[in-house]
Amino acid sequence: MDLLIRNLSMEYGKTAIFSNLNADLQSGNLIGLLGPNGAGKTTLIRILTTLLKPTHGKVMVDGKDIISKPQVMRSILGYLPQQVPYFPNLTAREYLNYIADMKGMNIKETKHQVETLLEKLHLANTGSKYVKNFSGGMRQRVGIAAMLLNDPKIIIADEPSTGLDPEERAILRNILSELARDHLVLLSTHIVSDVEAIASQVLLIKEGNFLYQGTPENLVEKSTGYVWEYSIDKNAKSFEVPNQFEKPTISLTQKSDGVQIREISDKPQQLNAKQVSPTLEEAYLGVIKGVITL
Ligand SMILES: Nc1ncnc2c1ncn2[C@@H]1O[C@H](COP(=O)(O)OP(=O)(O)OP(=O)(O)O)[C@@H](O)[C@H]1O
Repeated sequence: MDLLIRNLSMEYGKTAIFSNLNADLQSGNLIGLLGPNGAGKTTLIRILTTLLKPTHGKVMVDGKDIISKPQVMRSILGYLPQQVPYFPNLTAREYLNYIADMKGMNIKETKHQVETLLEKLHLANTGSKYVKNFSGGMRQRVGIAAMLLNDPKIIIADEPSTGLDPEERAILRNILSELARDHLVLLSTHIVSDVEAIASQVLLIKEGNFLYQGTPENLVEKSTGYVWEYSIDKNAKSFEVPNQFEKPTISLTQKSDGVQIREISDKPQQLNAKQVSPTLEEAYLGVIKGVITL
């Protein structure tokens, strides 16, 4: 299954959010859609999930245009929002039955899938409890179960790990990673470590432009030569740590003998700076801040 974005443009009134976006996404991949606040991720996701019509362009799923035929996407889409909507007076099982009904599933298939998914997501013992009393992570697992009803082929998750504790985030990452073996999974986020852990592809978006499309490894490779590390001894005469706000491309680590600094730059800023391998987060930040040109 492939999803092709072709010359996609979106304007709100006279404001262009993006113009002429192009991308090729394939099944068997987890694609991390990374970008800062306001980059256009939600707008793109709303178009891909057929909630919003673009001003121009096409989105093709296996050759069929989902803009003119949204049903093509809706019948194979599993969507996981940042916060799973639920009804306070429904239990997890009732909520899933309701979603299955909305997806047009028959009673027999609904019963089978709801029970299987409750089991798979470790909710079997809590299926009869009200979702309103669940923790954020449990609620998100109900959302994953709802997303998986009717066996979707394309999964789109919009910043799903916001507010989850590390354990629940890891569970969510593992589920999405497993699904990516035979689904097309698009994960929109600004948490680079989530992408680093599970994505096979990265789509980097800034101000409505895709700045990079490819593997995370290739992005890191292309950023080699741009990251420098040096230390400032706390006893040094001119003990001056760079200002984080003037230089957002630095990271500081406090050590017992001073401060260790990693800086993204096309040249060393200190005589004693040595070149180090970039992390994905540094590669992302360098590209977003325009220090690294790909
Ligand atoms: N309905 C709207 N009308 C006008 N402008 C909008 C509308 N929705 C979004 N925008 C603008 O479009 C741009 C992209 O917003 P969008 O929500 O898609 O970004 P985002 O990458 O999802 O950001 P965030 O991570 O903060 O959610 C922003 O400048 C935003 O202000």
